[in-house]
Amino acid sequence: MPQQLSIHSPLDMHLHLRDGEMLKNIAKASAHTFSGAIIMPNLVPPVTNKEEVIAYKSRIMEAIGEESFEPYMTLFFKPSYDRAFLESVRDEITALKLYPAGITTNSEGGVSGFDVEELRPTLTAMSDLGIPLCIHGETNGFVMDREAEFVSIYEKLATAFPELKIIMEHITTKESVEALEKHPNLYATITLHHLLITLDDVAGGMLQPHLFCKPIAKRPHDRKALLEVALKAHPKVMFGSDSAPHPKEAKEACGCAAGVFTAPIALQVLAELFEKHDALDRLPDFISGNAMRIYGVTPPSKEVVLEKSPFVVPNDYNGVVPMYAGEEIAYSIKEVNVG
Ligand SMILES: NC(=O)N[C@@H](CC(=O)O)C(=O)O
Ligand SMILES: [Zn+2]
Ligand SMILES: [Zn+2]
Repeated sequence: MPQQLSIHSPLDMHLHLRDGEMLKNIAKASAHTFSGAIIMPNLVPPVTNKEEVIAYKSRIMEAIGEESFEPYMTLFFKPSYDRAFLESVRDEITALKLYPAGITTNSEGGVSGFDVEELRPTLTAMSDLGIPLCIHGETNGFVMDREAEFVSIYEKLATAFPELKIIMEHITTKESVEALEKHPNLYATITLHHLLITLDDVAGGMLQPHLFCKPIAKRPHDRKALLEVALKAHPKVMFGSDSAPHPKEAKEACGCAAGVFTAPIALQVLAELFEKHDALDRLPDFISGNAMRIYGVTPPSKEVVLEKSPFVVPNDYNGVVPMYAGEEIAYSIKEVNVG
């Protein structure tokens, strides 16, 4: 019998489920194998009020059908949100997501400055209400330096709002890993693809549009720093796939959309990666335990049984090309037990 491995209540703390047809086409790729996920609000237009959060959540619930899966909703951060507004929406959301204006897919309405005094009313209210702040941390500098340049902004905010939980989303650099150690209220999500690839895999040979994402994959020493904290399930890091589906035509295009679609293969490939590094005992914390503790969430109970038998990744899922399309991965999903 092939070797088996059970994963309990996996969580994806950074996920794009989109809307409309795309939502219907891809939601189950996450909802089948994950117990819950932090749902990104960068729809067009972004999710910015209580009615929209509630309506978006119900469209997600419809799209996942019978699957047992908790969508942890977020709002698109605006510096205009006041305490009364945040109090009114508190029970519907798990976090707010801040995007610097124009830095990534559908972020045009994001924040254009990081002046602490301008942000103080909103961030103080969030801090008091215990609402975590997730940030896509990139400046508009040179593409390889954007995240490292943003670290001083992370640190400024972490110092000014010491009780605010700040999650550095999809970190890709050694500098971000180092910042984790300096501020008790800084946390991070790490994607699967940034643990596996560097810029070489994206653009070192023929251009690989399906590996193009924001932040762009960085250097080998950055990947090494990420791997070190992920493989030991450092208590301040969580898995967040940043699975970000775009239609095949939008990726295989002149002007390729940023985002890697990993939802259908994330668990299997994480298992393969942790096994390769003899770290399977740390996988439960990386993929579930740390997130439960950091966010204080209790997801629906689910057991995903993986089997070590090769699986050829489909070329597309309803018109979206996944990472490793057409390639063989070591693990396949044997069964999912709910409850
Ligand atoms: N990561 C990406 O490259 N793209 C994401 C947005 C984001 O998370 O920055 C998307 O929504 O497509
Ligand atoms: Zn982002
Ligand atoms: Zn994202």
